[in-house]
Amino acid sequence: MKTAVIQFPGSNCDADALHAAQLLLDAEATFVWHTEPALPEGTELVFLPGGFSYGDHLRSGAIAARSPIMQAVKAHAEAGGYVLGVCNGFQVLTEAGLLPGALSRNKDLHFMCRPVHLRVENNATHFTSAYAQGQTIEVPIAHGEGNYYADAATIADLEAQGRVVFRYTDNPNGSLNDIAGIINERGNVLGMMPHPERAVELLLGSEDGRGVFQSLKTVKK
Ligand SMILES: NC(=O)CC[C@H](N)C(=O)O
Repeated sequence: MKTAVIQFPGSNCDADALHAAQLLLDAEATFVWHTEPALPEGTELVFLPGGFSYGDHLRSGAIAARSPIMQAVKAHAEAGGYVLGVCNGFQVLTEAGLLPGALSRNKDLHFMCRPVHLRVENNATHFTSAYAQGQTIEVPIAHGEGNYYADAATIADLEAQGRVVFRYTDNPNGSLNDIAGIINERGNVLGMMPHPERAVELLLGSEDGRGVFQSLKTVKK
C-alpha cells in the first residue's frame, strides 16, 4: 500500500509512522513535506503522524490543517483514499473538518505518556478488521490534548453509526464516552489519539498496534 507520511514543522512521530508502514504494509512509504501541493502519484494511504506541529500554537493541529498539502489530503479522502491520523494527526483531521469534534486539554491538564487499554468497538472497518470485535489492546498514548469533545448530536451519531472504533477502558484524559478513535461516515478516514505505530514490535512493549496496519494491508481493491 503506497503510503505518504506527511511532515509538518514539529512532527515527531514521522519516523515511527514510516517504519510501521514499511514493516507492515509492504509499503513504498515516503515523507511528504507540508508545503508540497500534491501527494506522490498513486498514494493509497496518507499517514498524518503525531507531534507538535507548529508547536501546538493556537490549538493543536490548527495551523497544520491549513497547510498546502492538506488540500491534496482532502481531495484524496473525498476520492475514497485512506487517511490515518494518529495523535497530532487526529487533531489535524478534526481541525481540517475531515472528522467531527475537537481534542481539548486533558482533564487534569497534564501531558500523559503511558500505555493504555483500548477496546475495539467496531472491527468491521478497513482499519480494524484484523482485530476481534471487543478485543482489548494495549497501545501507548503521549498527549496533552486528547480529551475528545463533540456536541451531543454528533456523539449520538457516532455511536449510532458504529463510528467509535476504539474506546478507552481506563479513560486517561476525560474524553466523552471514553472515545479514543473515530472513523468518518464513509469509513476511509480514521483518527485516534493512541499510537499504534509505537506498538508494532515486542521491543517496544506491545505488538497490539499491528492490527491497524494488517487490516489496511488486507483491504480489497
Ligand atoms: N504525540 C503527539 O502527537 C502530541 C499531540 C499534541 N501535540 C498534544 O500534546 O496533545
